[in-house]
Amino acid sequence: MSGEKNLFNFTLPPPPPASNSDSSAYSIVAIVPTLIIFCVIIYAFTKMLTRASVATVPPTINVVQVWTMDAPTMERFLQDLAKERPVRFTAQQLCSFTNNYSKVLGSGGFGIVYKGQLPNGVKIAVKVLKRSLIDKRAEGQFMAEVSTIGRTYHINLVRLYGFSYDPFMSALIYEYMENGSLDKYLFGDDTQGIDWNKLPEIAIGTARVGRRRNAKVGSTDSLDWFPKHVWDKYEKGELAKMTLTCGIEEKDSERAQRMALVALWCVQDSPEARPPMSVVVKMLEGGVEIMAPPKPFHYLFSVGVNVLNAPTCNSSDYSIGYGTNSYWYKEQTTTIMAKYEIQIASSS
Ligand SMILES: Nc1ncnc2c1ncn2[C@@H]1O[C@H](COP(=O)(O)OP(=O)(O)OP(=O)(O)O)[C@@H](O)[C@H]1O
Repeated sequence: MSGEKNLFNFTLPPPPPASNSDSSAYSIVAIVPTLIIFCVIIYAFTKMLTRASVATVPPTINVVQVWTMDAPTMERFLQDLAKERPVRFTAQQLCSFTNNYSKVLGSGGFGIVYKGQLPNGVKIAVKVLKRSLIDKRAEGQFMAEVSTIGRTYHINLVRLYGFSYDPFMSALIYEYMENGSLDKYLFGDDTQGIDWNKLPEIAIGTARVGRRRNAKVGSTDSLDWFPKHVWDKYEKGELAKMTLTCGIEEKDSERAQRMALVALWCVQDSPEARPPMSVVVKMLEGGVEIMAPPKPFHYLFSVGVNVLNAPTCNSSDYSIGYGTNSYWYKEQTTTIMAKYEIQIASSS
């Protein structure tokens, strides 16, 4: 006889012969698997419900957790962002920051620089621009400085914290440089100066900041100087000797000569003849052969010469070629380049 179907459609074993003592045993035997299955189903059901409830937990819990974790970070980020914009200060504030302009740090072409301190203790250098310079041209420069340096953060650039501009006074507020100006080390009498190994680093770092040709050669009184001496030595083929007499070790002489050649390119009379900073970086870093620079400082040698005339050069491997890439340096042909050239040639 086939077993009966129960609620869950499982086949139950056929009922044993009727006997009082065995009937309870039978019902226990029959009920145990049913109970186990029931429990399993209940367990599975509960599990499903738990999962569903986890999945449908309102996202607010997560959001709150993320927010409480990230809020300080975000707050710090926003504060830093706000701090990095050049701030506009009033003349009264500057007067207070500089303790009534009591400490002069130095002066340059644009005005006197004073030492000061922000209320949060950060030291500053306040450059008060000369009144005579506040004409249309100087205004343009002032705005350019605020909008370029004010938004540029570079390890080789002094930070511009802020500015002040009103009908009576214009000033630029810079980060205070504990060690003063670089030129003090480059041109000062202090022979300790900067370690030779640091100089190429500074030169490359500074060139990386620049995005245009160095436009000013300087005044003639400041041209009676080392660059001309370098040119004289270069012309006589004594550059290597000169580096040694300058105290540069022989192992560094080649690098120093390379820097000297780049410098001679950078002081060309005509701004058009000077390489852009991207090229300067390339030349300083090595890997390209620097072309022989033309003679600079024409106006020092012969007054009245049109300095914008294309310079002449005696060197055989130098040919002036505006618009060509190999004007300042010669690309060294690598195996890959050579292969590439062959491919071009064969595909044409
Ligand atoms: N941020 C600074 N921190 C410390 N000292 C500074 C700072 N800026 C300028 N100075 C000091 O003030 C002097 C004059 O600086 P300033 O920039 O006016 O002149 P400069 O370097 O000759 O350039 P410029 O061509 O703009 O006139 C520097 O030589 C230096 O001693």
